[in-house]
Amino acid sequence: MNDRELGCAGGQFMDRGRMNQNGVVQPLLTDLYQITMAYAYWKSDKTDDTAVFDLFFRNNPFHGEFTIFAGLEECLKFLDSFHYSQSDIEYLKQTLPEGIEHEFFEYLGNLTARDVTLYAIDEGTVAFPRVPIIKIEGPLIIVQLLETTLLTLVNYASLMATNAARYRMVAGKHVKLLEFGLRRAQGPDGGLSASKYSYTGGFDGTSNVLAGKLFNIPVKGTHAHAYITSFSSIGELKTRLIKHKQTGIMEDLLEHAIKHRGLLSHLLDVSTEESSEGELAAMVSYAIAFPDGFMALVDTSGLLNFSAVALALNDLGYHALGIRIDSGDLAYLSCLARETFEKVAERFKVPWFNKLTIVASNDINEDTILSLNEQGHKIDCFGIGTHLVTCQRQPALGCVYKLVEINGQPRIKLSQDVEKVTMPGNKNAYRLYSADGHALIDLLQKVSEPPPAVGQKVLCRHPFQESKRAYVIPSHVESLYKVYWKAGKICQQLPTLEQVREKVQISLKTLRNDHKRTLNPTPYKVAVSDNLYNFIHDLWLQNAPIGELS
Ligand SMILES: Nc1ncnc2c1ncn2[C@@H]1O[C@H](COP(=O)(O)OP(=O)(O)OP(=O)(O)O)[C@@H](O)[C@H]1O
Ligand SMILES: O=P(O)(O)OC[C@H]1O[C@H](OP(=O)(O)OP(=O)(O)O)[C@H](O)[C@@H]1O
Ligand SMILES: O=C(O)c1cccnc1
Ligand SMILES: [Mg+2]
Repeated sequence: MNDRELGCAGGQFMDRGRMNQNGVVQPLLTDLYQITMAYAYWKSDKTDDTAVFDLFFRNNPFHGEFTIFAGLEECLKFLDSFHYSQSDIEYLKQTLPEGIEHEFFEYLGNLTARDVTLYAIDEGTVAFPRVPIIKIEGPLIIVQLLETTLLTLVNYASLMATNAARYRMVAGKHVKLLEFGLRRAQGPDGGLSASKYSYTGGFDGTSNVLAGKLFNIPVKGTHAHAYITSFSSIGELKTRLIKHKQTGIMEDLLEHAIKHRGLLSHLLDVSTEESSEGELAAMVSYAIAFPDGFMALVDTSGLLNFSAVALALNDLGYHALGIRIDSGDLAYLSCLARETFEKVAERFKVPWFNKLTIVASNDINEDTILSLNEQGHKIDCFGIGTHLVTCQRQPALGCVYKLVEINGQPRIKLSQDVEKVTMPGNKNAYRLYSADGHALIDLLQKVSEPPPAVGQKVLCRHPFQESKRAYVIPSHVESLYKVYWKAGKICQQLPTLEQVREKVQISLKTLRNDHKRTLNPTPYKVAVSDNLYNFIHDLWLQNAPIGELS
């Protein structure tokens, strides 16, 4: 059994260093039609044909005007390991229609991605509709066979990173964001990808322990309601003792908590009868388990018990961390909690109480955060699951993979819908910047054209609307493509996940705020050179059939 097969059998992700990949990512993770087309190409003697494909999306997700490109490293690992195993070939022999010639399976068995060249925008960069994020060239059959797998590796990764980046933008940079979505994700693989790419997009950590281990992402968490409801009275506490942090003397934490509870009940104007004994017992026991990391889930009535236990810990030399609120009005309750902590800080001379962390969770989405910001809140950290990982607002990014050139000849796909007409030919992409460092426009050109130059006027044309054009004098020109894979090798030093995460924020800073706002953002301009414009439209005319009226 080879490594890849082991990867699949032994759990979906293998943990064997940098080049390891999710074991399900393999050549058969594709649509059947790629392999049947490969056979038909092979039968029609197209094994020596070379092709160029563009991988791009037509619309930004979430009613936004930008997309974060993610998933590149996984695409490169896929190319690196691309090879049909003996068992893959056996399976295909049984599965493809009868009559497939034996030599085709031999041909498949020897295929690798050695003759493929992959160009891409850097992972973590902002990307825009119709500008290919990946351009791939090589033998037609093999580049065709890569389509579905590359799309599945890029689509969700980019959607997720974009979603996370949007949450980061609305939350602001000082609020912590934790991904809590594994239980709601699209299966185990979706859950791992969600944790990874939400970190890329700007989250601070995840509750997903395996993602922490595999991707070196900070893992964080509180506790569930079950922990509170598992206790119904203080009589159930089997231990109440905890070592004083400094003196090492064992003391009764419950006794300290009950004493403070009495005093707090006056200060906070909450009667001790209103707060549950089971909850107090649960908090005491959790504090004994984690005296230096005490973070408790509080419902509406839980602030009294939490404060009592936190003060009890303080008597014994420990500082609690904070609370999580998971129901009710999160704006109101967070303000009430902060007010309570401030009162306690003052009355008990514990200034650090002012700084206790307030985590909020419960069906949070971009709009909830915007609304909470508008109302005013005291939340330091959001725990976000369902809406984030399922990308509920838009569950798919529509990246496509289109043939643009074959044997040096351009190809155009026509459609009644102008948006769907492809940009033919082998192209380069440039980002032109203004003097203040903002990205102005992305420009596609034929590869044969010289790149735009700083300080020189470039005519930028709308790809389909003749009258829409503008001169741009760039202060900086960025060539967007790098060769990432050539001659069987990854040709760039790959950034760490941390570096990709930083790249996202750096790249977003180059975008003007009006492109990033949540409501009616201004579309970012994507243009073609005059030369490419004429080329597209000549080819369009050549390929469009002429109708007849009678
Ligand atoms: N101040 C607020 N402004 C806007 N939305 C809020 C505010 N507070 C809470 N929400 C959101 O309102 C929704 C409340 O949901 P729901 O009524 O199901 O929860 P709940 O009854 O408070 O709690 P539980 O999940 O325990 O039933 C959640 O999506 C939450 O994120
Ligand atoms: O709401 P999400 O954004 O998905 O965040 C994760 C949620 O998962 C947990 O509870 P769960 O939803 O399992 O149960 P509950 O709603 O009954 O608390 C947790 O308390 C959060 O509320
Ligand atoms: O750690 C938490 O608080 C957590 C983890 C997953 C889902 N909800 C909450
Ligand atoms: Mg819930």
